[in-house]
Amino acid sequence: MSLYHKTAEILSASGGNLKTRIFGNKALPPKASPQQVYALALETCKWSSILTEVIEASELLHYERKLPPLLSLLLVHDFLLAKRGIVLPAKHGLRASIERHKARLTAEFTRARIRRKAATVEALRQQVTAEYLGEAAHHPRWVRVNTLKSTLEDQLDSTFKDFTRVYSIGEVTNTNNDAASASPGKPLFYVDEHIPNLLAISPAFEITKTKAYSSGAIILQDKASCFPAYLLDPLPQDGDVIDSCAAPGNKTTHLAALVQSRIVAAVREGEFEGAGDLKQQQQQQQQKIFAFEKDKDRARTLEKMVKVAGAKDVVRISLGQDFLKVDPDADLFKNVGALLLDPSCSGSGIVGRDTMPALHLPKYASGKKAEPKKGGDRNSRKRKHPGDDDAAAAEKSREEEVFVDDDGEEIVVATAKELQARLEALSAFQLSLLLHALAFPAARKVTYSTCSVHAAENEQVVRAALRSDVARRRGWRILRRAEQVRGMREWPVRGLVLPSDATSGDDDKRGDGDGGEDEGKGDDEEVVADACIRAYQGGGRGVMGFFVAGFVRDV
Ligand SMILES: C[S@@+](CC[C@H](N)C(=O)[O-])C[C@H]1O[C@@H](n2cnc3c(N)ncnc32)[C@H](O)[C@@H]1O
Repeated sequence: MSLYHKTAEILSASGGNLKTRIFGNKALPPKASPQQVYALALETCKWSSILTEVIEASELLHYERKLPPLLSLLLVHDFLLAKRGIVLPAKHGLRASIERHKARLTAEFTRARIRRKAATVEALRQQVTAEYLGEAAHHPRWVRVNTLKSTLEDQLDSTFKDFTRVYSIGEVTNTNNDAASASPGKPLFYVDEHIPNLLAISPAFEITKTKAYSSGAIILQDKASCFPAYLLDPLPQDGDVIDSCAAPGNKTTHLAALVQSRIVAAVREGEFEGAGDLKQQQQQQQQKIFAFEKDKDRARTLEKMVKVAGAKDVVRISLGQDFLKVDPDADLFKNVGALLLDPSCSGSGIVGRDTMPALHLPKYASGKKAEPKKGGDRNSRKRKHPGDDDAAAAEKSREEEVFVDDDGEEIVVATAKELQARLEALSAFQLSLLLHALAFPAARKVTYSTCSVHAAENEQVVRAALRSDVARRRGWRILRRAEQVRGMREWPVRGLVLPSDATSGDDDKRGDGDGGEDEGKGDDEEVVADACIRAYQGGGRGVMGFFVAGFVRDV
């Protein structure tokens, strides 16, 4: 099966997003890499409204009656826009069916470009990208420099050397600011003030095409998703670390980078005894990260990510292992002092960059629509979540609730009853995992996080965990704001203060203080709320919706 037939099949499938359809697909044609299929599918979707116009105006499907519309779209994409052209032998029937109409297709493409007032194909490409990003165009691309492979300084001098630096997050996505006007067309970057080694860059820049990305020197990870590993702050004296729900591995690799950097720092400062060079000492002091992932396919993705990130020596992956079935008292885990728990959740805080892009198809010559439109139209989705500035208004305008599962699949919840039932099931599952994490005998630190904005999955789980037998018996308490690492202490958006009998707290008071010395000394509810860290999409901080809280034991 050719690259084009396979890509057409992927685009015609139902369910999931492009990534899950392609990277979870074991039946790709022998010569096509998943990346090649992904790039062709995504680029064709992005260009599909223009290509449809070109195909219809040139009457291609009238002359080539056997050519299915979707296949015509993919072939015309490569013919007009791919540097390598159509990747089929010169005499191949499919290739010939397009190249026979070279003059007409090229002329119609030029007309389509001029109609859009784009002086060059490159200018048209920028329009297409901005249109495709839609809502996400107002969300920066967050780039974590992977310190296992590189440094922030090296990346600023290489991958980002042609970028212009800006000094506030708002400027990265605003093309009307001074920096953007001073160097038009140049991408922008901002060095984050809370998370070390993190940058925000212009969303339209094609970062996935850089060497730094393919070599694992940089990792694309939303700022808020960097909170858990940073808050856990695994130090050499904490011993081994567990990432209990690890795939695809963003937080595992972040943990590995933090562990490694702290060991290097401790060895340099002579905190460890004994002879030997730095490398030898590092190995002797090596902390292990045990990464568990229940889903075997996702565990394979985790494996790849750990390898690319250069974290293989530190991370031990348990493929397909249910964390709930891991025995906390097993000898292997006797030195586990810190656990990161980031379980499946409603995904209600996710920014829709990976959702299925809209696909426009050319009509048959008869004027009938060729095939049903596949994939969602991202602009028509009524997906709204509270922003920092006006949670109540945002909440009122939320017309339907969208859950995003671990594979990016969207589930629309239409009724309040259904929403409550789903949230209750999720929070019971999340609490059981959290209580299991609290049971590890040597554990002193645990972080609990979700990419959900619902209190039922967040503050309520934290409260229930603090009230649990295992927490009381073993002396677990919340990691107060004043005790948190600097960036997390200073992050202004805090947890919700819920009534003590709350069953659903989304409408409750939102914390948004400035992290002064005395915070965290109020009554218990306020201390817990202030210790919890939240993030909301749309509040001008450029982050996704997120929640994280830390637990500690003083023994
Ligand atoms: C939100 S995702 C984790 C994302 C990951 N921490 C990252 O930052 O890349 C949740 C993951 O937990 C896995 N999972 C769910 N229940 C689990 C369990 N009982 N044991 C281990 N993994 C589990 C899911 O398959 C999914 O891959």
